[in-house]
Amino acid sequence: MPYPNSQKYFEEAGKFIPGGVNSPARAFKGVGGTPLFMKKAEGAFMYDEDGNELIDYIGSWGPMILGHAFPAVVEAVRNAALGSTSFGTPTVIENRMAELVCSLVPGLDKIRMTNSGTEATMSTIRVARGYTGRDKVIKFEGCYHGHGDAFLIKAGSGALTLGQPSSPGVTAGTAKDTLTADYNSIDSVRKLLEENRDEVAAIILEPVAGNMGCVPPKKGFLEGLRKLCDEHGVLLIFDEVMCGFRVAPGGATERYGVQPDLMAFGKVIGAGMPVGAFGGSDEVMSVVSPNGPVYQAGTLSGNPVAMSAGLALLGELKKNPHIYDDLEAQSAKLENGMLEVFEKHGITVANNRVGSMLGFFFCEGPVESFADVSRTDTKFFSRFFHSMLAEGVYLPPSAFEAWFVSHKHDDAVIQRTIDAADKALASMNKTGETR
Ligand SMILES: Cc1ncc(COP(=O)(O)O)c(C=O)c1O
Ligand SMILES: N[C@H](C=O)CCC(=O)O
Repeated sequence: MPYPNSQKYFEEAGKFIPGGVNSPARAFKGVGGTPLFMKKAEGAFMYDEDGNELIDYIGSWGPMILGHAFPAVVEAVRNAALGSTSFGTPTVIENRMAELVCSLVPGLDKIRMTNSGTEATMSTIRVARGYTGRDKVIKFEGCYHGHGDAFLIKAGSGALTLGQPSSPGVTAGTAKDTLTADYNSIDSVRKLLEENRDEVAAIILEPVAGNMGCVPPKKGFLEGLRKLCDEHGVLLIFDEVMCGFRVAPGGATERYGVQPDLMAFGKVIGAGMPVGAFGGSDEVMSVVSPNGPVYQAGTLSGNPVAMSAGLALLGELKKNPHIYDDLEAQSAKLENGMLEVFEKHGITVANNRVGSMLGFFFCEGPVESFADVSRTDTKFFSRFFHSMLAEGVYLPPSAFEAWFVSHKHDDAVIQRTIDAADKALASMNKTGETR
């Protein structure tokens, strides 16, 4: 699949944009080669600047749960923009959005809008510190919570892909307040809480990890965290930026029935517009300014165009809960079809899936922690990624990112993907690339 235009645009981008991209996860550093420049997308397909059609498994890294250019979202954005792209005053659309989100997510009494997932997670930590009067935070190795200083310690996603999970530029003071535990290990959390008694404000995690590939919580893990938090007076924060509104209408909080104290949202909530949000119970959120002393703000927060897009998308999800059954069924078809193809070609693979989030690891399973994830054959993934791209399938350009299925991935799209994998692996076999 030739893409000379993308190559030309990438070269041009490098002159003015660091690394030619506005977010490192797009740069193909983990798989080599040149990123594709997209021109438009519709449903399950993206079209690049060379006119190539690609089946999309990143869905803008999560938001496109109903597929690209979903008509109700496009219409809402158009109408909102006609009324002005921003006011800097309260608007009724913000009320409707807050009301809708609170009706979808269990235990969510109050919500504050932000402009990104990073802002949302950063704010949850500040609120937790303000509420408890403590400084330390526990996060999990391989989980990614955006690029806030406190989170760039043993982080996942692009930081992990680039081999820089702990970023320079984070002060020693900040780093000392971030403690890291092992995902799915209650013992590792208990040990940290005992060693740092009365000092820990919050435990933050992706309740379904998606930034080290897809790693679900083991049975009892979330419940165990809830219990430890209660015993130690620590707030439990679910970073639902990726799994919120995706693994269930009420996210992981609904799917697993464990109640966090604070939640962060992003991606689906904004339907592809730059939106995040955080919230929790009335009591915990009472410390947020202007009611409380914990300052948090945003000139463009609750932006009318972004809120309209989110409202249209979430409204659709609320109206049609069967969407989640469809996503489950289509994702299972993809998972099973891919496993059959890997088996046919003699590839060792482990897989995880929660609803329409999934991941394959080229190693023996099970894959339940960052240590397990680290065993995946990244070199094999890179070759597989490029072979799939040549067959017209756009996978996340990293072995450490989840794949996303949208409601527009119908039987034909799924079968085309499975056939593409069969062809890709057959051609890799011929050239000895599967070994
Ligand atoms: C779980 C999780 N938290 C936080 C973030 C940060 O969101 P954003 O990139 O919108 O700042 C991301 C994605 O990047 C994410 O996947
Ligand atoms: N894994 C990240 C989001 O979940 C990738 C998106 C980005 O950082 O650009």
